[in-house]
Amino acid sequence: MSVLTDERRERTDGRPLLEISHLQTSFYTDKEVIRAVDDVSFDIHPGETVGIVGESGSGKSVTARSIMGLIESPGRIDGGAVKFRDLDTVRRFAKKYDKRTVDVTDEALAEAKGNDAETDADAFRSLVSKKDFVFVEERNGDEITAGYVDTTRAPDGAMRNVRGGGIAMVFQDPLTSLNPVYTVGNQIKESLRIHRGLSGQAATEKAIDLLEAVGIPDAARRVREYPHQFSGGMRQRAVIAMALACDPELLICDEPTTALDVTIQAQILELLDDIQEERDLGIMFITHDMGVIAEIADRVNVMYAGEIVETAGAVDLFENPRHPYTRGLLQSIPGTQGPDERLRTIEGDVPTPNEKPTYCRFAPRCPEAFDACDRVHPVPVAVNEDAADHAAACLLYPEDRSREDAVTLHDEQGKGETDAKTSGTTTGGATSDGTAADGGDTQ
Ligand SMILES: Nc1ncnc2c1ncn2[C@@H]1O[C@H](COP(=O)(O)OP(=O)(O)OP(=O)(O)O)[C@@H](O)[C@H]1O
Ligand code: NI
Repeated sequence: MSVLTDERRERTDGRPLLEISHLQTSFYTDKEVIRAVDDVSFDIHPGETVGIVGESGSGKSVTARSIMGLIESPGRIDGGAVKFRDLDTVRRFAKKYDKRTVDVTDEALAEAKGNDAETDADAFRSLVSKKDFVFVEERNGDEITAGYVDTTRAPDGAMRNVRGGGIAMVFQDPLTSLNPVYTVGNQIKESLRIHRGLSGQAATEKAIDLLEAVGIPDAARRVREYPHQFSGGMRQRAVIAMALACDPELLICDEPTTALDVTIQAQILELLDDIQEERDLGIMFITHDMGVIAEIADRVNVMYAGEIVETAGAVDLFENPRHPYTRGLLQSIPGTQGPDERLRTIEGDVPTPNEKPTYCRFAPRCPEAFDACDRVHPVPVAVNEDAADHAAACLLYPEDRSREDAVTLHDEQGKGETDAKTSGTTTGGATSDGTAADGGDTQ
């Protein structure tokens, strides 16, 4: 597990590497609208591993695909923003798409406020147009020194660039990333050619270095082998080497160890940890396995039916889980119960979220549900006054309030948030009409 040092935060001047706010992704099928990701917000800092955990169908992979610009019809991102702070990407795209680049520097915002904007959010909106996707936060003369791209608004060409450079992805099945007809070495070299302009002997040497870096023995020989000559664990290492070939800032791992046996799984987790340490990578790690999360994450977001129901530092989450759903997940880790106890799982399935929630989606399965859970939608709140970093979307919290007061707080905050979103104040300029899916709009 890596530690998030001040030094690491400095690279983005304390700002998150990835900042997801009010992300809303739905699938408009013939039958229904599936609100797969329903108002999700979280951050990832450089050098930080953020775990996303939840049962099958909770929206983990759709969150990842939304970040990567990989949502295809009948899916659509209906709202929110995904800010990716990769200076290389920002500089390159600012040049290429100067008409879709906007200055949101302190000076620009101050000037907008001097004109007629009342709040910072108003100032921001007055500067940004719908087409803008490169946001410049700081300039030093001609040089951009801070900024982000919004991947929910970036054009395809720009997203291909992000996917090959700033963000790399590792999936559960390494064969989805490897082409059976090319040697492993040639696939890594192709990536090196595209992303780092390396070819010939230099590329071969670099490919061998990368295979060595991911712990593949006898790399000089294996670089000439085909994927089918690799074992499952070695294949996943090769995929990680390929991901590193484009020198990413952020690695998204979607169940990368689920298909592997426990020993190999542990080795891959250790490898990811080492690589992260060396390269200061941000990692988003998706799994349904709380045991794996405990191994690797610095921070954990628990997802249920399209929403984040609890977020906390990893140690805090495991020592002090607050949401009844998180507690249920933790009780279903093998080995956490006495020898006589049978493995407990939460009864029932994740519901398909297909309407705007006016209640708690977990209530039907929740051992602690009470009457208000059926009529008030819980919003994320600090679990108590002293826990700024630990939030749960559950009417039992904040625990230092009476139950009645807590319910009122959720009820009012929920309404307040909807207003804020509809007027776009929280979305970094993207149109974020959280109600878009409700109007019978099934395009
Ligand atoms: N292309 C699609 N068309 C329609 N619905 C989809 C599509 N992709 C995902 N969904 C729906 O979105 C919801 C979230 O799916 P997602 O794949 O993100 O779940 P997950 O948390 O990654 O689950 P798993 O652990 O099984 O991978 C599910 O209800 C799923 O059926
Ligand atoms: Ni998934």
